[in-house]
Amino acid sequence: MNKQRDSIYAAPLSQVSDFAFDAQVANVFPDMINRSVPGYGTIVDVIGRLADRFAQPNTRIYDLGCSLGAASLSIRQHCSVPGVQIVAVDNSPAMVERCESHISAYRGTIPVHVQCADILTYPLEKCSIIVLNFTLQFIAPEQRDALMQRFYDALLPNGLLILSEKVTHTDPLVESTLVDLHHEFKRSNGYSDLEISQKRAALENVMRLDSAERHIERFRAVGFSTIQEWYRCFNFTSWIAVKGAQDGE
Ligand SMILES: C[S@@+](CC[C@H](N)C(=O)[O-])C[C@H]1O[C@@H](n2cnc3c(N)ncnc32)[C@H](O)[C@@H]1O
Ligand SMILES: O=C(O)C(=O)C[C@]1(C(=O)O)C=C[C@@H](O)C=C1
Repeated sequence: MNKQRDSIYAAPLSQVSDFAFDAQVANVFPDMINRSVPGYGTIVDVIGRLADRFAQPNTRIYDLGCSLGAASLSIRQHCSVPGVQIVAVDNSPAMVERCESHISAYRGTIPVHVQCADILTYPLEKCSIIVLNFTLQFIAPEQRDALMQRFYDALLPNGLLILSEKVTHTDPLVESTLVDLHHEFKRSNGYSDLEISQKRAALENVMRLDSAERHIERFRAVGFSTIQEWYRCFNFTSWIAVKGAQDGE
């Protein structure tokens, strides 16, 4: 595990360029995400526990936008369902390279195949679980409905989608309160006001957030019947959505 501290936005930048999952970010990513996302460790841990409950024997599990493979490693740690294999996909070569060495550094019986590919075009085979842990927010909003439909179609009956996202709120008081609490969380983890504001500017064009209502509407529109938010802290949330037992393969 890489323990480098994130100081990417610590010094004043004359121009803040768009955030990218490049080598500089990949090198500090565990530190960055742990200090930026409240409850990230819990979310990753529970993804593994959910996989143990919902994985179907001899099926695939997809970890889409896998970064360094944290969710895949948690699934490998917790899931004892026989014959499952994990396919971990990310389109950042820097992430994929480090993910491969990261995965091979930990022992486990579940095979993990790491692929460098764009999830918008990556062909999905039938699977029992799809994980998107803070990935959909980096996909262009106009592509999200069709992509979600592809996820639903790829899932087997009783299949599980786990979606974690940062969300926005239409009520201005709720929005400003939760954003402020998140910034306070980042400050308490050692980020300065400058780091917080420069990163925010870098993410502005790259990470476009939906409201929770928009996500739920999308889950329903593609066919999910069981939809449950299982985690929430400030503007960070995670849902499970399950495909019905009767929904054909
Ligand atoms: C916030 S990180 C995800 C964190 C990771 N899932 C975890 O649990 O630690 C978002 C990831 O999505 C990847 N990503 C963004 N757009 C993508 C796309 N179109 N295809 C594949 N990966 C993508 C990025 O390269 C990045 O590694
Ligand atoms: O740092 C922030 O403010 C974030 O919104 C956190 C967030 C995320 O939600 O994915 C943004 C980019 C990095 O990948 C790590 C975390």
